[in-house]
Amino acid sequence: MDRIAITGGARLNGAIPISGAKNSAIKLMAASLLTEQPLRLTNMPRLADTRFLGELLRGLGVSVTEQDGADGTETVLHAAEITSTFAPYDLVRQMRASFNVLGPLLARTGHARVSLPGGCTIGARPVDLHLQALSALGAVIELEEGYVSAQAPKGLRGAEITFPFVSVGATEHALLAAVLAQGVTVLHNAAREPEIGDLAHCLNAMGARVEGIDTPTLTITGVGSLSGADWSVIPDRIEAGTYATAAAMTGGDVTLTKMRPALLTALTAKLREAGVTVDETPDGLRIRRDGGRLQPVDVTTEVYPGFATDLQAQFMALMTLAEGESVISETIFENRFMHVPELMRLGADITVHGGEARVRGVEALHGAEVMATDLRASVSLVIAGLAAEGETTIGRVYHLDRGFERLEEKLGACGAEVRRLKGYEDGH
Ligand SMILES: CC(=O)N[C@H]1[C@@H](OP(=O)(O)OP(=O)(O)OC[C@H]2O[C@@H](n3ccc(=O)[nH]c3=O)[C@H](O)[C@@H]2O)O[C@H](CO)[C@@H](O)[C@@H]1O
Ligand SMILES: C=C(OP(=O)(O)O)C(=O)O
Repeated sequence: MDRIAITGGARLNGAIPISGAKNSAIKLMAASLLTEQPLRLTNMPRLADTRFLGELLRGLGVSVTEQDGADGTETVLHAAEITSTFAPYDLVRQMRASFNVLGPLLARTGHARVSLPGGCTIGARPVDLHLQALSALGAVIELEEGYVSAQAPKGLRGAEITFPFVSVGATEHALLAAVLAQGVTVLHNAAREPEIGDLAHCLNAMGARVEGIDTPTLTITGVGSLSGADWSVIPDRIEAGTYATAAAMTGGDVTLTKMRPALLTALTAKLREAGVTVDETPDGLRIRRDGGRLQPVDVTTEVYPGFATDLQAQFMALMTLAEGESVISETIFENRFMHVPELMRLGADITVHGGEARVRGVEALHGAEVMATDLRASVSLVIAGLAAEGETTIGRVYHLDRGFERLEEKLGACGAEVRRLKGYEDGH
């Protein structure tokens, strides 16, 4: 198992190009199941998650080819024929979003058997809303031995669905199924994360009829079939937010390119409050902080456009060096503070009560051996390690590889000392 070693103390200076969004790319890949024509995705990130999903899709009969194109890396997915409707545990457990092949398989073939999902262990993460939505669309669903078996021999039918609370995955899943259902589906209290808009626009480019994109009510008029399309994946706002936080943490001057600042306003408002200078550039953001302590800032995670839970761990790392106490409240997932004990190993002063973490800023962090526990938690340790005095080593970096493309290279280009140590046995 690889580790990451960081020698802290260097200020980040330079430019970091932002990759395509993981959380959009993997849903777009699942959309390829809806058409017998090729779907060409550009600005694709090369990540463990996109590799896993590519493998799963190949097992269902999809031809998946990756190459370097004019607009970054591209992937062509061609589901000319679905040869299997079975998604096994070994592949689905690695990544939660792979569960979202169920809806498209069902919509295209009328049946599917898909393992219950895995993903980051940041909470119980049931899929009840996904299954309720598919049932409302007319699927007959059975749960057996960790698998969901779904049947819709006469096809799916449009329905009015009101989500009791906002779920990104359930909204996307219902959307992926409803585009080929007969009649009109209305999704009330839908999630509005930009990656859902990206998926909906791509589906429309494939011939779907989705209205209300980026609002809490999506209206989907089912069509008989979808065609292929060319689609460029939206920039990764979480990757951008992560590097913005890293620049702020090290007191550097970093320009993020190939991104959309409008997707990150909840974070940039908090960075400004903390005393960081944030300026918009033609295709991104310049993040600067020179000297002086950071100011403490409270943050509560919310659904989009609120402060993203996927940036909570990174912002907490930043606040460990603030001049005073900040309160970080996590409202989306019930177990998303696993980075706290690891940050404390680096010298942070944090106490957690329920969904609330009180971070009392310290003057300096000190390098230590720490363990990545989930994707965003692991990158919060990288951020802390960059600012810590001395050497930090992070184990279980496979979490990091799920969602950050060429992390060492991107940080290294800005002067960070980040190395990958290959094949280390961490004994866990
Ligand atoms: C691959 C992907 O895009 N992952 C993102 C997605 O996860 P994901 O789609 O899993 O997140 P959801 O928005 O569905 O989850 C929100 C909350 O709803 C609960 N819930 C969800 C579905 C359900 O059927 N029942 C239920 O109780 C979850 O346990 C969680 O507490 O959105 C999260 C919230 O922005 C992000 O942190 C993840 O990075
Ligand atoms: C939690 C995440 O991913 P997943 O939903 O796949 O576990 C994430 O991207 O931060």
